[in-house]
Amino acid sequence: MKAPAPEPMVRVEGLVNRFGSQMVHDAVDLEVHRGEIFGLVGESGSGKSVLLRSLIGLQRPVGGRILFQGRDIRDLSPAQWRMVQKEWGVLFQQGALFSGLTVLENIELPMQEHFRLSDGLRRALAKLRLRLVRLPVEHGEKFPADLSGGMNKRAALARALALDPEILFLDEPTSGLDPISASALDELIRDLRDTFGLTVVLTTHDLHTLAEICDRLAVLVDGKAITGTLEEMQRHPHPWLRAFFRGARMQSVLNRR
Ligand SMILES: Nc1ncnc2c1ncn2[C@@H]1O[C@H](COP(=O)(O)OP(=O)(O)OP(=O)(O)O)[C@@H](O)[C@H]1O
Repeated sequence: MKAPAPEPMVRVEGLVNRFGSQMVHDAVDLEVHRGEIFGLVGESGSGKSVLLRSLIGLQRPVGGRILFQGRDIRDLSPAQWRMVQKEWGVLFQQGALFSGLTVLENIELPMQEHFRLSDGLRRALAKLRLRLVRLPVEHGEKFPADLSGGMNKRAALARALALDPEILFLDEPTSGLDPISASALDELIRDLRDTFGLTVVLTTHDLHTLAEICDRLAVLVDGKAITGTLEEMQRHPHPWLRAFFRGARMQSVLNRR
């Protein structure tokens, strides 16, 4: 007898998001499996960020359901909601870190909100997070404005890891980075997944990120999600997918793999 399929980490069923007369998601269905790096792709305005915001409860959908480890996030009590949030690490595109706090203070903030820890232990755990993202510990005393773009992303990732999450939601993690920093960040994300078995959901326009580290993709087109591996996307007949995955830019990335 075949073993039952494991519960997906995230399941989205018939998700609808609309702003006024603008339909952004018109019944989006997808599943994110435990331990995979799942990329959300689509043209600008296709609703990648709105989907990510819906997944973490910041955007209340007009219709459909979002199940996190089998539980509908709408049914969670406030206490359960706090528990679930501890399992999430989130990195937003803009305004990742508080500018008035040092990097270490930024990383400690979620710990302060969720755990009762001594100052010394909290600081030690924050420094550990810095090491995980390969940032020199002395950078922890700096303010975000005194770090490069790439270092800021790493620091924000360290904060996303503050609560030892099971799943990371990353909104355009490599945007604004030079190619070398972007590749290094891709590698870091993959290493974190490999080392800790994290599940990662990310939005990206970065062809390298989706070709190099994503296990599966969801392409948002016509208000729906088409999901599959990169190879499946390349064979898909939808005109947008054909243009994107068989276009010259994508081909040059794939040829260099
Ligand atoms: N709070 C809001 N109120 C009204 N419209 C919104 C709101 N949030 C998003 N939208 C609209 O929803 C659409 C999808 O936006 P979203 O930011 O998800 O796109 P995206 O795919 O992430 O784009 P990009 O790749 O440019 O970041 C856009 O047309 C945007 O203007």
